[in-house]
This record gives sequence, structure tokens and C-alpha cells, in this order.
Amino acid sequence: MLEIKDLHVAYGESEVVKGLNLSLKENEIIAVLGRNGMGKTTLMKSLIGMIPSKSGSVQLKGKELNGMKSHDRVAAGVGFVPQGRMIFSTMTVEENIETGLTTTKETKVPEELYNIFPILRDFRKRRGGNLSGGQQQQLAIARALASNPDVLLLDEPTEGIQPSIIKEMAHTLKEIRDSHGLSIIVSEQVLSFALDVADRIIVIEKGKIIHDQPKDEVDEDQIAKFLSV
Ligand SMILES: Nc1ncnc2c1ncn2[C@@H]1O[C@H](COP(=O)(O)OP(=O)(O)OP(=O)(O)O)[C@@H](O)[C@H]1O
Repeated sequence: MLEIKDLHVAYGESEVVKGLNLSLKENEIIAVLGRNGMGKTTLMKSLIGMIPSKSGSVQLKGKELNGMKSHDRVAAGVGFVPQGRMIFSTMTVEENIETGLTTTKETKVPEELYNIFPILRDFRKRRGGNLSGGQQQQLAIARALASNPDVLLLDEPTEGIQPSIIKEMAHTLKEIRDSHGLSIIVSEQVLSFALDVADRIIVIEKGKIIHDQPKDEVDEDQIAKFLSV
């Protein structure tokens, strides 16, 4: 449903994503692993249109996204949870989620989102900046889901989150995938989380995929070696 073909992304002369090919199926969760600086964030930002790609193609359900602005990609069905969550700290929880509704006809936060994350219902009048890291991550996911995406991109969602909450996050993401028929790409450095959440594990190094395997066939030691510095 998401087809990435020969994608090249560069900052000026410096090419960071170097001819990446990836095919994401319906209801599939892919974890993209890689050490710091290997291009995970650049890939994610280019998929949501925050960084233009140099060449290549990204198609969602047959529709070309390359060349489209971020807002139009969201309308086309891409949801994005950025690294560091980027919650609007002075806005309330409710207002934060409402910013995700701009591409839909809804004006109120759908109850269904509060059913997935009940703590956000309880805290809906609190300022985003007053939530814990794990609660802010739930808020960032709820905001991304508000636009009814077909594919959800999460950039290092476990960063700065407690281990017990990380476990819960993997469970919630799989539940959302099942209930919403979503496909998910998550970039990660935490191998245990990737193995917990994903159907397929991909390792990128220097902007290219160097490893691609179904989760059930993964040799953890081998992946750990790819990730060690
Ligand atoms: N705005 C920028 N201008 C120039 N180079 C950049 C820019 N942003 C990132 N880079 C470079 O691109 C490369 C890939 O960075 P990127 O942030 O995509 O890696 P990453 O795998 O997501 O790492 P991290 O885990 O630290 O987020 C790095 O060498 C980085 O220095």
C-alpha cells in the first residue's frame, strides 16, 4: 500500500538516503532500525514532506506523494508522530488533538480517540506541557490518528520513555493497527521494542537497507551487531 522506490534525499551536496526501496503492506508494521545518524529521521521527514526528496517515488495506494506538501500528504492518508513528540506545550490536550483534525470534516475530538487513550480524556483541559513523557507520546499518536491516516509514521517513539510504558506502547500500536486497519512504519533504536511491535525488521546504514527480515526469522544477535557502535 506504500511503495517507496529508489528514494534519494540530500541536504545540499550531502546525500543521506541513497536509493531506498521499501514496500509496506496493508496492516503491516515495519520497524526501521539503525544507529544514530544513519538516516532514519531524514527518511521519515521526507515521507511526510518536511524535507524534499531529490528523486525517486513514494506512492500511497497508487497515489504519488513526492512533490506534495506535508498538509496534502496528511490529507492523502499519512499520519506522522515526530521525534521528540513536538506537543504544543501551552495548548490543552484537546486543542493539541484538534490540530490534527484540519484535514477532516470533524471539529470535535472523536470519542473513539479518547477510548484508545482514556488518560487524554481525563486530562483534556490540561496543558500539553504538563503531561509526562509517556502521556505526551499518547497525545502525539492521538493527534496523528485524528486525521484518519492509512499509514502511520513514528520517529523514535520510545526516546525518553520508561521501559514499562514502552511495552504498553507496543501493545497499543498493535491494537490500533488491528482496529483501524492501519499500516505502520516506526523508526527505532530499541531492539526489544522493535521486536515487540513489528512484523518486519529493517536495518538501514548510510541511507541504504542492509537487512530486511520477517520478525519471526530475525537473528537478534546479528541485528544487535548492526546497531552496536
Ligand atoms: N538539516 C540537516 N542538514 C545537513 N545534514 C543533516 C541535517 N539533518 C541531518 N543531517 C545529517 O544526515 C545524516 C542522517 O541524519 P538523521 O537524523 O536522518 O539520522 P538518524 O538515523 O535519524 O539519527 P538519530 O537516531 O540521531 O535521529 C546525519 O549524518 C546528519 O548529520
